[in-house]
Amino acid sequence: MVTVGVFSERASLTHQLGEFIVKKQDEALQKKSDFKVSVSGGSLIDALYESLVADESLSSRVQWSKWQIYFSDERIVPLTDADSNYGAFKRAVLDKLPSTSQPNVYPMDESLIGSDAESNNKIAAEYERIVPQVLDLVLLGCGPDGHTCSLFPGETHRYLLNETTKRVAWCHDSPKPPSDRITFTLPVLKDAKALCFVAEGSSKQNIMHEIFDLKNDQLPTALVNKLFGEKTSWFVNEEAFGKVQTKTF
Ligand SMILES: O=C1O[C@H](COP(=O)(O)O)[C@@H](O)[C@H](O)[C@H]1O
Repeated sequence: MVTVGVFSERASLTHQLGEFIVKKQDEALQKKSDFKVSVSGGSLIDALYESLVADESLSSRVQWSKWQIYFSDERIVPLTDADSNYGAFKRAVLDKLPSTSQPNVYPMDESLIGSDAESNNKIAAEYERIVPQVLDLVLLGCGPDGHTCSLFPGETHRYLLNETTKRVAWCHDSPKPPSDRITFTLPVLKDAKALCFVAEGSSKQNIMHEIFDLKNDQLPTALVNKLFGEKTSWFVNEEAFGKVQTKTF
């Protein structure tokens, strides 16, 4: 069963999200010397800034120097590009941290960017080499079409959901620009200790209804709930959850 927290106030959502992440950090650090986490792009990044940097009751408990940060998906663009997930996370979070308290961050190797399938596959393969087998926490977003990471719904992108060997794959012809991306595949989510989605805003209302009421497992997000529900948590706001009827997740 999936765990869902529905919040009316943004500050409550980001605070509880931060509490959740810090709890996962502390659990990891009780057993080993680092916290391995992956971050997605999009609206999640601003929520992470609010939770882990701006919220002073939490920021002092974040042990950044013990974090190893990966990216659940990345757009194949230079890391300084406005579309880069790493770039967005750097501007919103990393640049706000003191130089003495920086995490270890593992972005895509931008030196491999080319303009053909071979270079895109190589970027994915090289990223796969550095992603650990087991992440302590995978932070995820949910697009209005039900995508997560760069796992998109529909036949054109079925090859990504069907992938069982490659742990990081090239997503081509993304319906949301930029067209070329790399993405974790389901095996990475399967091996992770915990998965956490954040979804806010009215643009997510219809898809929340499809995921939670209709349980349409053609949608990558609903499929993640179905396959890995026991370790999956959602932080949503009332606007996004406005059309959801069910109380059993
Ligand atoms: O393109 C992407 O979109 C999803 C969802 O973003 P959101 O802004 O609708 O929350 C994001 O999770 C993913 O990392 C990103 O590459």
